Amino acid sequence: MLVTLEGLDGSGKTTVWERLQSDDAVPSEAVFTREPTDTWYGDAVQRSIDDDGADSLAELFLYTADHAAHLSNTVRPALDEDRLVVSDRYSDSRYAYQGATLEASETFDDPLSYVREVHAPWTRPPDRTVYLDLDPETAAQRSGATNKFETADYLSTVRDNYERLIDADPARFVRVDATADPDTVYERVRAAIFD
Ligand SMILES: Nc1ncnc2c1ncn2[C@@H]1O[C@H](COP(=O)(O)OP(=O)(O)O)[C@@H](O)[C@H]1O
Ligand SMILES: Cc1cn([C@H]2C[C@H](O)[C@@H](COP(=O)(O)OP(=O)(O)O)O2)c(=O)[nH]c1=O
Repeated sequence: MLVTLEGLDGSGKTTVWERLQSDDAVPSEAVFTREPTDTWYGDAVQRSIDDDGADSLAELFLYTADHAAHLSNTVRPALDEDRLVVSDRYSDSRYAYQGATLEASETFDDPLSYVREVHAPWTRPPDRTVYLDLDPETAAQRSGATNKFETADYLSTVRDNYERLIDADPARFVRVDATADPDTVYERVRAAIFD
């Protein structure tokens, strides 16, 4: 089963993802992973993140290349062994974030749909996605604006894109209020995965 954690920067995904790894209820053979990955593909993505002048279309394909390698090297082999896979960010981040960056380039009438079309023939959709819902202002404040994506204005567009993705596939998403205290958020994410 493939479970993904999604949400704006600062919504608490990594905090939950790390805590799950020491939870006795989680099968010992579960695979915990993330995007961008910690491979050379992910390194290429990080170089793009660090470049404020990066071409947004090129950046899309760097993130997408990282996803393709993530699928073949990590996700598909684990699922083939019937292991639980929990990914801190996955394809919905691409649709939401690169859908937002490509808005500005005016190359596509509907960038989010284009990014989904790029993935559709070959990606492996999640079985369950937990969306940590947080307002852009708090997200930007918590994440400390450590990269070019972490501004309230940009994250507001990203949030709108996430809402579009949830509207399009409500059965896959579980929304968790990320403004709650860390223990409450964790319990709700845990319930979304195990119930
Ligand atoms: N429920 C919460 N309430 C308040 N602050 C939180 C909560 N969850 C995480 N944080 C804090 O917010 C910041 C971002 O958390 P993190 O897990 O890195 O988020 P993400 O991985 O979604 O960017 C960290 O300083 C973390 O301690
Ligand atoms: C996976 C992914 C991440 N991102 C962005 C979100 C983050 O701002 C940045 C790095 O991801 P990450 O390290 O998860 O940042 P955070 O922990 O703050 O959420 O890359 C995309 O734009 N597209 C993607 O497909």
